[in-house]
Amino acid sequence: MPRLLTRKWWADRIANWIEQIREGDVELFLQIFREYFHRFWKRYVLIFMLIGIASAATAVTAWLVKDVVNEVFVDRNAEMLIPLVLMVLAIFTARGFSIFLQMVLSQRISNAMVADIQKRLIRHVLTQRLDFFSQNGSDTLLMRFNQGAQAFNQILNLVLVNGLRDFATLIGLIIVMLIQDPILALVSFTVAPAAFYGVSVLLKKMKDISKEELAGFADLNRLVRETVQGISIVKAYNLEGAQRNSSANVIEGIRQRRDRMAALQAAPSPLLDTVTGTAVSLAILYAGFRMMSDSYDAGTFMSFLTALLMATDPARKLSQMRVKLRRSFMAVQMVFDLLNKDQSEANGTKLLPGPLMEEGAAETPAIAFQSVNFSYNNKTPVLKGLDLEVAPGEMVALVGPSGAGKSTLFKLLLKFHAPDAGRVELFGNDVAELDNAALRGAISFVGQSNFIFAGSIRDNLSLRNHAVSQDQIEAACRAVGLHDDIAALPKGYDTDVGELGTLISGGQAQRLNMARAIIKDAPILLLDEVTSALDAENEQLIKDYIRAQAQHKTVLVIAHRLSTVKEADRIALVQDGRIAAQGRHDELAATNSYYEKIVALQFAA
Ligand SMILES: Nc1ncnc2c1ncn2[C@@H]1O[C@H](COP(=O)(O)OP(=O)(O)OP(=O)(O)O)[C@@H](O)[C@H]1O
Repeated sequence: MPRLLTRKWWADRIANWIEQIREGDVELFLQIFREYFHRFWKRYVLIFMLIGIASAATAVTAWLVKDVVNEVFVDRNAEMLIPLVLMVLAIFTARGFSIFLQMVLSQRISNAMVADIQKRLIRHVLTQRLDFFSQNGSDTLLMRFNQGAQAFNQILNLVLVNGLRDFATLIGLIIVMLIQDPILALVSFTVAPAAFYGVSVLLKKMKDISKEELAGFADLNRLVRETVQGISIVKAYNLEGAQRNSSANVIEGIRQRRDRMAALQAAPSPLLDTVTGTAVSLAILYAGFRMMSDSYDAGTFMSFLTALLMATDPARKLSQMRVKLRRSFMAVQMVFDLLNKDQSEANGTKLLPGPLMEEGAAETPAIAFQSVNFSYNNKTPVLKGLDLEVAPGEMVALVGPSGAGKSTLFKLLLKFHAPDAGRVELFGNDVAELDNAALRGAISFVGQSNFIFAGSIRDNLSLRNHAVSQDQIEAACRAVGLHDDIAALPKGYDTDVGELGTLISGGQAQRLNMARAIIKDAPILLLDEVTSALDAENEQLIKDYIRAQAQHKTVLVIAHRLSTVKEADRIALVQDGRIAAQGRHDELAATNSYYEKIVALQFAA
């Protein structure tokens, strides 16, 4: 017996289809539907009504063929000619306008939804802990923002608008066929399962290619980013060829996958045509036999045939929709995976009291690390029972070998990470209990990255806070020796600093970041290597500023250059995850061999 006729074969197929549905596409669709349908339901109702009009118009056209053939061509009834022509015209116009309105309305809904999902993604990303960003690079995030968000557009439009329209049209035409000749209709429909099965096979093949295709987009994002951000290294090391080759490989990979995808997406077309051809042939065969044996109405048959031929278009689109949807669902799944992966920052509720640097509060350290243990991703320990206290108004410098954990101390203070054991305190409060905005509001931080936002110099300094005055901005820039340079520019503070600050020098970027912290004017100043790229003159300016601020701020400075930290109230030597020694410059130089060595190296001349 052929496989197709065994019960087991069919049972397996049905189980397979149910499995496909269970795999999540339907659940995913329902999730999107639940989250978004209620927001746009009024517009959707309007769209559904328009779909009804368009589908009815198509069915009525097929229906009218019977009257056109019988009244005009067989009976030569002249009176019916004009009314029939006018009806056809009216039906087509109504169909055209309703499809136009549907497209405009549905596209607007889609655009609103894409914008919403992109806003949700940004909101989500902003609340995540820093380790989330180590696991999700900007390239994969970008891919989710672009391809992922656009896929939402596809799904609701494909299913709710195009899918529903094609489905309603198909149903209308099937009704016409059933009314005109039910037996002929049933004979033609026997081919439907073959089409359904064929499309299901295609869907399976598409799954892996879709995944690879999306990963390819992330690789492409990475290549463009590396080429732009690393262009000077690429050129200095003659890496253009290597960059070109690796780009070509990625692009070629995407092209090949898209070719395979195109073939799979187009495959329902020949499949459906063959199946429809079989249905039409069966219909002609059956009608032909009947026509020869008894008198069979030509108008009925023409109307049936028109409906059958018209049905091929929505049937083809519905099959292609299933295939296109598979791809969109993959992308949407990635967006939901990201939104569901919640590594949001812990937040406390405690706020810091009023003026933090009031006299009399000096007994409580401004900053305290108590037996702090810390490791990134639970791997190698970075801090091993570190203790450090900094009094209000004190300036402490952190010195030590590269990778010793100095910057990590700042990250724990800012609550970018939480200690594995021990406590980090700010003015006597465990930072874990503090409200993140309150904690970070009390700290001016200058990191090593010297990040510059796209926009003008003013935007970069004020961080678009309109409360910051021009005087404050200019005073900060004078303090870091930038004001004269900026004032000499044709557009002054309105000069665009260029994407990622490529238009300004390393030292200028460093001073711009320092000026940003000066404008913030917070009671705690955390400075990580803020003079590394500066000439002696500008280094002196920054040192003067720090010295002046140290009287009414608590300052922690990390610097490899001892000239920057020499005058600190205290120098703490970070070594092997602990404070190995601390004291004033002269004391340490006399008592600690490591410090003595770096003093000798740096002040040798
Ligand atoms: N995000 C991270 N994920 C994993 N490991 C990290 C991360 N950041 C830093 N580390 C590791 O933690 C250790 C301490 O790094 P940290 O940046 O605190 O050192 P540092 O003393 O400031 O060094 P440098 O003087 O070179 O700036 C290093 O071994 C570093 O490789």
